[in-house]
Amino acid sequence: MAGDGELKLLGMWTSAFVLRVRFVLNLKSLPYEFVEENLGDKSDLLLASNPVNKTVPVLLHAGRPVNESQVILQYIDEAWPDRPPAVLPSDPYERAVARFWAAYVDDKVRLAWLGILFRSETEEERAAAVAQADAALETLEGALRECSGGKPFFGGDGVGLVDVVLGGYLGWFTAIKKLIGRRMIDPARTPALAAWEDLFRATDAARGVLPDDADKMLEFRQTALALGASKKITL
Ligand SMILES: N[C@@H](CCC(=O)N[C@@H](CS)C(=O)NCC(=O)O)C(=O)O
Repeated sequence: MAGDGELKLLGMWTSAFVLRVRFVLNLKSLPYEFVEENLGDKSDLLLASNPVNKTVPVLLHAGRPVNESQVILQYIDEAWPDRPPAVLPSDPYERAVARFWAAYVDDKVRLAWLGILFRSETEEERAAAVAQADAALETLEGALRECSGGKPFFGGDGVGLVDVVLGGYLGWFTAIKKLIGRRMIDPARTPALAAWEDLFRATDAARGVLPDDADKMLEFRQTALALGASKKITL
């Protein structure tokens, strides 16, 4: 059944976790229906499909749910082996390295992003979260140089796992620049990553789905803060 059947993605336009799945579906030219969820009033389909975490994204493949964004990315690669490009490298060691850095992004960059936008109550707390982001991005600058072998993407010549995982945050980086007046990926601090960002934004995978309206993102942030305060979502 791998590779057959219709695809439906339960998601949300701002979500870094959802966007990475959209990038990969776009990369592989896999048609899918996108269903925008309202996290303040989750659909019965979302609650039934992801009863454990109740989060987006959920990918429904011929009606069967796959949960957790990084699991979904790897599922898509495995279910459509004949649909290039592969998101994970074919070499097991390189695959392990890519998974390590993808997990690093979801640990360190995610925590800093949450800190800057959703969890800091004072200027000092926000400054600490910005410093956390700087440290993580400087580490990723080194990872990019190492993984890419001098090529433009973490995946080498083309977009791979770490590219789509980090790329999902770029919309929020635009919003953060508007909020605090400072670039997250700054050519002065991380030149390789800054060149990567420009190239990634211009890929067919990202164009059209990566949000770029900072004001709309910041409006959404207010809604999310209210949902977090009323414990409807976890922030
Ligand atoms: N580890 C999950 C994280 C997904 C996640 O946190 N999704 C958020 C939207 S960005 C969500 O659905 N939140 C709803 C909630 O917390 O109830 C993944 O990678 O899929």
